[in-house]
Amino acid sequence: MKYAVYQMDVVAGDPEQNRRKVRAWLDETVKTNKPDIVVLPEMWTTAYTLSRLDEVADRDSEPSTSFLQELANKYDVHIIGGSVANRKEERFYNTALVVDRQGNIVHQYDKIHLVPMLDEPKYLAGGKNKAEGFELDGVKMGLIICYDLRFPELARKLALEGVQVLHIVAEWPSARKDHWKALQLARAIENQMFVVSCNRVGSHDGVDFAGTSMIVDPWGEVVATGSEDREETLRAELSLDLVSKIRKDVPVFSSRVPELY
Ligand SMILES: O=C(O)CCC(=O)C(=O)O
Repeated sequence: MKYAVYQMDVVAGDPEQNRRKVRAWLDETVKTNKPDIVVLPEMWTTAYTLSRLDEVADRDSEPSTSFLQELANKYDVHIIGGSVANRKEERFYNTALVVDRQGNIVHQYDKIHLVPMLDEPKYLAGGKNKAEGFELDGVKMGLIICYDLRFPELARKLALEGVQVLHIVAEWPSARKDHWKALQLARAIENQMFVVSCNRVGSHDGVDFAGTSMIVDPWGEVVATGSEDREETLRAELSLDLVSKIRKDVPVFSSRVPELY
């Protein structure tokens, strides 16, 4: 499974311009070594313009869903569509979207853990649905958003469901970049699964973002990583066989004794 991850610099509060950027990026990215699956960052339509959500957020995941469906179809790729600010009834959510290459919506997820350090709880409602995995090309996958990375129970729940590839879409600040790197490695090693992350670069409202998107294998080896401060594309081909091999060699899952903790 070939990946391309867009470590993007998001334009604050301008969904139209960000859609143009994503379209141009994908157009270029499929020209050489066409990926099976592409990944966008958290809040890629608006960035953290939370005080302007009335003006810039989607409503019921539109127009982002239609836009991603059109691109998936046109370029014949699965899209882990990052997340977008999204109004549902009268509340705003941080909603992640996954669209397959036929344009079917295969997964939607509202960020469960809202990040106090970026004022999310003041403006957004946390997701209330149980986190679940989804499948693309027969591979069980999971998707979490940024601050969710700090809650190992969530990734473990997905791993116990059979998830082999965990995606993390993020706007993770540089101030805590060491946590970003270490926690991704930890989630990959402890759950013996691939981690594919997509973080933004650039700055907004005095906050610098850490980039350093990563593709980590289930042994904890970093297969690809982005810079801290430049837009770029990370590419890697995942050998899914590695998951079962490592789970057999170091049988963590059968050694668990959950009734004692
Ligand atoms: O947990 C952190 O340090 C960063 C989290 C974050 O920026 C987010 O969830 O958007």
